[in-house]
Amino acid sequence: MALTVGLRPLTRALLRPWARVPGAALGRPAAGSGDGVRCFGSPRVLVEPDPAAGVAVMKMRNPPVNSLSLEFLTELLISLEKLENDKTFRGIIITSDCPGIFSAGLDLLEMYGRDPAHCAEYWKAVQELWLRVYLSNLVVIGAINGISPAGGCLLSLSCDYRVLANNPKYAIGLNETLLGIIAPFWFKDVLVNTIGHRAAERALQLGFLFPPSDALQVGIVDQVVPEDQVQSTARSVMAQWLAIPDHARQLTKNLVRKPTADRLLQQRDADIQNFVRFISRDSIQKSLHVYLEKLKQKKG
Ligand SMILES: CC/C=C\C/C=C\CCCC/C=C/C(=O)SCCNC(=O)CCNC(=O)[C@H](O)C(C)(C)COP(=O)(O)OP(=O)(O)OC[C@H]1O[C@@H](n2cnc3c(N)ncnc32)[C@H](O)[C@@H]1OP(=O)(O)O
Repeated sequence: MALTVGLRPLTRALLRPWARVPGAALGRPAAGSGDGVRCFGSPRVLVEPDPAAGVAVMKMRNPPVNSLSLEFLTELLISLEKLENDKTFRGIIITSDCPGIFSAGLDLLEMYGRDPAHCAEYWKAVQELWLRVYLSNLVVIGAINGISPAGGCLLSLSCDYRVLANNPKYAIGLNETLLGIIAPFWFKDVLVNTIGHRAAERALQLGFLFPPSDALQVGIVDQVVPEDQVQSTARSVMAQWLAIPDHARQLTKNLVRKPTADRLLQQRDADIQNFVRFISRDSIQKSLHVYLEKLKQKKG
């Protein structure tokens, strides 16, 4: 898949992709891998490779809540691109290193009080991440070990299979309307593809965040398991998916997903312009302000 990362050279230059992870990760063999196989990654994305299995576990660690800032998106994109281009890997498991949070979704501070050029650059990176995960040739499994609203839910929905930890706090859904904003058409498309038109219609308008039992029932996740079994379940599901010949699975995935991705690919620039226009409105900036204040006040 030929996707351009399309971020400012400065943003990319600031990052140090593939630097050895400092501290705990440095020199520590990856779990399940043979001696000498090291974790690698970037400051916010820890990659634990298991070359023997052809699998890499990608742990998001952008504390406190794994909000998808521009820098974090860029690091995720670089990690994904690297794994995608490395023939060692046939599958990745996306999970979180932030306790209780899979991802709080898009970083509201990238959309609040920012100038149009910044918003455009940010939205391009959001599009890019979605396209890369959604159309990945790798098997992508979400080991969802925390709450995942809005953009966090989109990331989960873009995986091939979702395993959610059974904790009532770990709700998942596209809750944009609760913030006074709307889910873009491609977020909506992915939800409709996953849970069907009627369920998506209700969930989107009401900004539902489904707790695990409801999430399983509506089909927004594929499996709910005890929290301490999320990673092992993701690994065994991965083994099932990797039993299928890559070329057949990849062509089938493309057949199913391409029409949805094409809807965005055919109008990426217009989608960016729509986003910038929408997010720059006074009323929307006000809604974001109110929501951010609410988040602050929650702390007391
Ligand atoms: C024509 C139309 C065209 C196009 C469409 C247009 C535009 C709209 C598209 C926009 C799509 C948006 C997608 C999104 O993803 S929006 C983000 C949605 N996310 C949320 O609603 C989650 C908000 N966060 C929470 O609910 C809680 O933080 C959470 C995740 C439950 C964790 O709770 P807790 O552990 O108690 O932590 P805190 O709440 O104290 O948060 C810690 C710290 O993080 C800050 N923060 C939280 N979430 C975000 C975020 N998403 N972005 C930025 N910052 C976030 C929070 O404010 C705290 O900050 P502080 O400085 O106070 O420490």
